[in-house]
Amino acid sequence: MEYKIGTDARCAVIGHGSWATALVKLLTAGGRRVGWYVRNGEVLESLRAEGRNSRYLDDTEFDRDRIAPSDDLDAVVREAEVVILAAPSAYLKTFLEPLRTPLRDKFVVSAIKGIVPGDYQTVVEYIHDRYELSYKQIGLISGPSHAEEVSRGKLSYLTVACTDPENARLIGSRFATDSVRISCSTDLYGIEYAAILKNIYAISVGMAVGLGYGDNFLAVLIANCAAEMTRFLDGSYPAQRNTQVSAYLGDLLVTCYSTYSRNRRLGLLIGHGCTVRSALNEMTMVAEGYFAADCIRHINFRHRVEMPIAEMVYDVLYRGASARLRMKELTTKLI
Ligand SMILES: NC(=O)C1=CN([C@@H]2O[C@H](COP(=O)(O)OP(=O)(O)OC[C@H]3O[C@@H](n4cnc5c(N)ncnc54)[C@H](OP(=O)(O)O)[C@@H]3O)[C@@H](O)[C@H]2O)C=CC1
Ligand SMILES: O=C(CO)COP(=O)(O)O
Repeated sequence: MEYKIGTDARCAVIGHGSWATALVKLLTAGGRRVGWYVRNGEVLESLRAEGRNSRYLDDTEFDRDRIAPSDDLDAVVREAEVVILAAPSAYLKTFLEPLRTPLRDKFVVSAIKGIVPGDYQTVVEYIHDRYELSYKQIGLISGPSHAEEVSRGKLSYLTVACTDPENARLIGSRFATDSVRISCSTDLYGIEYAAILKNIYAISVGMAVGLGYGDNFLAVLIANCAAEMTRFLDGSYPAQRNTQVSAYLGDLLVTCYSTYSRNRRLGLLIGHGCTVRSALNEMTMVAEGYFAADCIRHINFRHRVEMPIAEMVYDVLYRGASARLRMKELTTKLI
């Protein structure tokens, strides 16, 4: 089925964490009213009363006339044509569980950089199967984009991917602001997996920093992460794609180097000697790479791509392997 998004399509965002908050901020900049599913009562109250999210990016102010926060998921979805998913992948099913309104006639955009645990499917694959949507009705927004910077107007470049370039352009125009530039792509598969993999690699980089490796080694590690990412994409779904551009390499670099990165921070805590459990408990925000490390290993059983860095991260996170020993072993495999 062809799907053309209407020029006046109303957008709604599902989720109330940092990324959902930053995305709503962008969407309201164009002057349109944005639907917003907020399942947390405290956050809902603060948005309604003060026009800010009390738990995430609380310095971001909203014009209350431009947001329609609600804890009624059906009402939010019913009134929207474009539904933007921005909850962590591990809790996506929890967020969508109350939904009774069919998504059949909607366009769904995933802003999520993770895999649905248990199902071992990307969000695009999960939405396609579970809600019976054509891939032509599903898009992605990705790219190097820490919510903290996007919400504060720091120059950022995002990529919107849809099978139909016209839909990508229309969605992109809703997110574009003076500080956010948009590129369009049709590589749903490659961009979604690149965003998932970079989280695992940022954990490896955080571990290396925590273990005391220096900048010279980090550059080698990240160069090998980039090569491993490309090898996985080409080995699992060959296509004409340039993985040197920002939706692939750029997102990897920002997550590996930025102090805002939650995935890098998780790795850093482990590198400093925390157990995986205590590192996860220390995190106030979600590190998608933790779930992705397990999911990618499972998915890669089918593809058999050589992924020594993702395997090292898996062994440390899930098999109780020593980060120090596994990183040392990895150093013999990098070029
Ligand atoms: N943050 C960023 O810079 C970017 C994030 N993304 C992606 O966006 C997605 C959302 O991430 P982000 O907004 O950063 O997440 P946050 O860590 O900011 O927010 C976490 C969200 O998950 C909910 N949550 C946490 N634990 C549970 C649980 N046990 N059960 C149910 N819900 C829970 C929280 O609800 P509550 O507050 O009620 O606990 C909150 O809504 C991820 O896929 C991420 O990779 C993409 C680009 C940039
Ligand atoms: O996707 C992101 C930046 O593009 C956010 O990365 P972290 O989840 O590691 O903070």
